[in-house]
Parts: sequence; C-alpha cells; structure tokens
Amino acid sequence: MVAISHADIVQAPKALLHDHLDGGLRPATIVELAAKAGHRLPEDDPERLGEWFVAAADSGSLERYLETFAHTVAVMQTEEGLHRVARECALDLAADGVVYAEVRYAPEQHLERGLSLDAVVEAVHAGFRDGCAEAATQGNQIRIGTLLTAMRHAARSQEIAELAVRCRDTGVVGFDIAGAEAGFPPTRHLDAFEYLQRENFHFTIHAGEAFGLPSIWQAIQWCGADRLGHGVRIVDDIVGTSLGRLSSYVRDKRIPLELCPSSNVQTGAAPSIAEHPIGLLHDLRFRVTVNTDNRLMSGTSMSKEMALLVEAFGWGWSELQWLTINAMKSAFIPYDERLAIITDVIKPAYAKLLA
Ligand SMILES: O=c1[nH]cnc2c1ncn2[C@H]1C[C@H](O)[C@@H](CO)O1
Ligand SMILES: [Zn+2]
Repeated sequence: MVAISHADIVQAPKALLHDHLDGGLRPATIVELAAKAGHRLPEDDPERLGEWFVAAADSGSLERYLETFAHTVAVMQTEEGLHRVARECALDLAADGVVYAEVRYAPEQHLERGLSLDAVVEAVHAGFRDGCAEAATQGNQIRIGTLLTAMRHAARSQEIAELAVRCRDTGVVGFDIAGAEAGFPPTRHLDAFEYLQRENFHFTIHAGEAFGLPSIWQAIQWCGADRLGHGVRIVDDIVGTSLGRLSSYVRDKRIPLELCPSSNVQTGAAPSIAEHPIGLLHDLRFRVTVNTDNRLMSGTSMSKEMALLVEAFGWGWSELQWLTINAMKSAFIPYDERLAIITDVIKPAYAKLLA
C-alpha cells in the first residue's frame, strides 16, 4: 500500500469540531495587530513568534498552556481585529481542505476596548462570511458555524448562553465552557446548561482533559452535554478492553469525543501521539473525532493531525473517512445539512481515494 502523505490529506475533505478562534491566529497577523494596539509581544519576528507559542504551550500543564492566550486575546479587542482573525481563519481552514468547521471563542474575553458582546459576535460572523466567500472564489468550499464559549472560572455563563441563543439564526450553532478544568467543575454552570436545554440548543463541554472521570460524569449526567471537548480521560474507566459504567454509557449513547492529539501531548494529557488513547478508542468503536484545538499553540492543522495518526497507527483512507463522517454526524447544524455534506462531498471524495 502506498503511504498517505500530508499533501494527499490536504486534498481530502475534512470536518473539524474543536478549534479555538483565539488559538489559531497567523503569527504575522499578531505582530501587525499588536503594533497597532501597543501590545508587547515576547518576539516581534513572525517566524520566531510562531515558535515561541509552540514552545511556551509545550509545558505539560493546561494552566501554563492557557497563559499563552494573553497575546492572542490582546489583539482581538476591536471589530477590525476580530474580523481579520475570523476571515483568515476561514481562509486557512479552507486551504487545508476543511469543508465544515465549528470554531469557538469566548466573547467575554473581547470586551477590553469597549465592544459589546453582540458587537463581538457580529464582527466575527462578518469575518467568517467574507473569508468563506473569498475561499469559494479560490475553489475551496467551506461552511463554518461558531460556538460561543464561557470561561469556567468566571461567572458569565448564563449571559453567554443567552447570547448564543439570541444569535442562533445568524451563525452560532452551539455553546461550550473552557479554561482551567481542575477546581472548576461543569456543575458551576448548571443554570446555563439547563437554560440551553429548555431552548433546545446544542452544547459541548471541555471535560476529561486536565481532570478525569468526575468532570466527564458531571458534563454528561448533570449538565446534559451533547459532546465532550477532549473527553480523552474516559480511558481511566477502561481496563484492557473492559468498559466501566461511564465509558459504556458514552460509547452506547454514541457521545462524540472531540479528541485533540497534539494539544493533549503539550498539556500532559497524553504521553505521545503513538501512546494517545485515540488508538484504543478507535479500536473500541467510540464516536471518535480528531481536532486541532489550537493551531497556533500546537503548530498544527487538520491535515497535520491526521498525518500524525496515519504515521503513529498505520491508519489509511478508511480510518480518515470514518473520523470525518463521525465528525460530520456529530456537528451541531441540522440533520439534513449534515447529511448533504456527507453524501455530496465527503463520501464521493473518499470513494475515489479508496479506489
Ligand atoms: O484545550 C483547552 N482546554 C481548556 N481551555 C482551552 C483549551 N484551548 C483553549 N482554551 C481556552 C483559552 C481560550 O482563550 C478560550 C476560548 O477560546 O478557551
Ligand atoms: Zn479546546
């Protein structure tokens, strides 16, 4: 069998469910926007700045990994900055062959220069609209929905949940909580999750990354999460190939796991790509998806994450198609729209690659 290269993977359609807008900026854009905003960076040369992010995020700790976001969030405080970052995000994902993406960010982190929450969302949506239209003219079709994140250490989740519901017809497709996990359990935000359920809205929860099974259990059984952001530590409930009650529930209910291999290695949630639990979770037929988390901090892309898995686990087009269809089935857009992307875009392309 001919090995699948990174360039081959770029050509294949991919679906991405877990990508942070403030974790995917182009280094050159940060340098330009920081100069305008008067924000001091650790490096002023774009190439060295890119390397700085990867090295600083490579810390073995989620808390230290998250400190690097101070330099991206600082340049996303104006409509111009937000629009530019969203537009470039759409172009970069589309050029990497991503055909469907859900991109998340925390509006409450972008209010330092006087923007309102609604103005933040509007600027991001305008950037995505322009970026997607431009990508289409370059022959790269992409659909992007946004997830609004509330920071789990803060107390604005109800407000952000209401913002997400208010903007559900203009591009917001779901809600999430993120930030340091240890000490900030999902149930802190139970009111927001119960509100979202009453509104028939969709949400995922970062759980089972830096903290283990209790976080996953709360996210699902108390809060009603549709998907798990990471969820990688579900393996703590698996011995050999024998599943405990919680891991059985997650598998039986087909709860999607938004796995992010490179990010997990950087924060210490997994020892290496080769030893990442994604191999076991694939073999046990969990609803596994593969994601970038933060392209800037991990120096990665969807194609690179897939190429790493091909190399580590010997996976081929059949596994890459399985991951892609799993992601598309788990997306927060309506069923008929998910199905259309699977049948019209993903399956025909992989049928050719598999032939
Ligand atoms: O992997 C992550 N775990 C928890 N929080 C995260 C992760 N990646 C990014 N974040 C945080 C930092 C960002 O500022 C915020 C919103 O995107 O979400
Ligand atoms: Zn994340």
